[in-house]
Amino acid sequence: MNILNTITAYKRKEVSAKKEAIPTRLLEKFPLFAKETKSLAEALRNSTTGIIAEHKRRSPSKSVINDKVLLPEVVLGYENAGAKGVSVLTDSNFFGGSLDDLLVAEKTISIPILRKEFIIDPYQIYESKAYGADAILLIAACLSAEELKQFSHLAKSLKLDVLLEVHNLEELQKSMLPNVDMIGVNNRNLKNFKVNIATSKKLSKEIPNDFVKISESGISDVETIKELRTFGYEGFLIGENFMKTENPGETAKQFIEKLR
Ligand SMILES: O=C(O)c1ccccc1NCC(=O)[C@H](O)[C@H](O)COP(=O)(O)O
Repeated sequence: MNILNTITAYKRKEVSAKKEAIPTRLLEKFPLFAKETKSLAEALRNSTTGIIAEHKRRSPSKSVINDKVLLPEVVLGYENAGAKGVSVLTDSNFFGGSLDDLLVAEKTISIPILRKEFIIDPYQIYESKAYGADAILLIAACLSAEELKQFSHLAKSLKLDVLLEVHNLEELQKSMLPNVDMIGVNNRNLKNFKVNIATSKKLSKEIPNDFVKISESGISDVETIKELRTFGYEGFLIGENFMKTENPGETAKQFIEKLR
């Protein structure tokens, strides 16, 4: 049993309680539900740096990363640094995030925002739209092929971009769907939390060019990004390397400057 099983079991209970508290028909009335979204995939395709910078207070692999810095400072710092998108972890139990974080990020910055969540129910897709996300994450390891198809279709119908995350070839094979914009290869092994960039390199040739290729997790130097670009990657999701510092925005700025 890996951590995803634990997280998704928790999510099932969480989502069922949320549906009782705020049904989907009420989410559809939230002001941000009508917001015009921005495409993260397009922003990455037209970028020379491709950085998606993540707000991440803690994680199952590292426990506390940074619970001192304030979210508005972090996300504004990321935007000013030249990040092409910001990822906001909204899970509270395992990552210390919240939907309020998403709302605050939406009010603070104007670059596309990815809601980083463990989506196991269409309700969470409506919720993402209602709280101001521009893009959602779907994790192939958490969903059946039919769910991936239905969930990505729903997201696109709500004008949300879809980043579909895979860890191996088997997951990739069920992920090449028409409503998916970006395929993210996660370098973190969720059984032992070890990160290995070779996972991105190995899977790159199997991902058709219609998808924006994103490498996720464990990226801590610009040389890795330069190398991953030669494998066709246009997006790079970085959390801990920025968040573990006192000033994540400034760290991201120095990092991105070296990529230009
Ligand atoms: O980060 C974890 O420990 C983790 C554990 C279990 C499931 C997901 C996890 N992380 C989510 C992510 O996808 C990362 O936060 C993201 O790729 C950034 O990774 P990093 O740059 O290594 O912080």
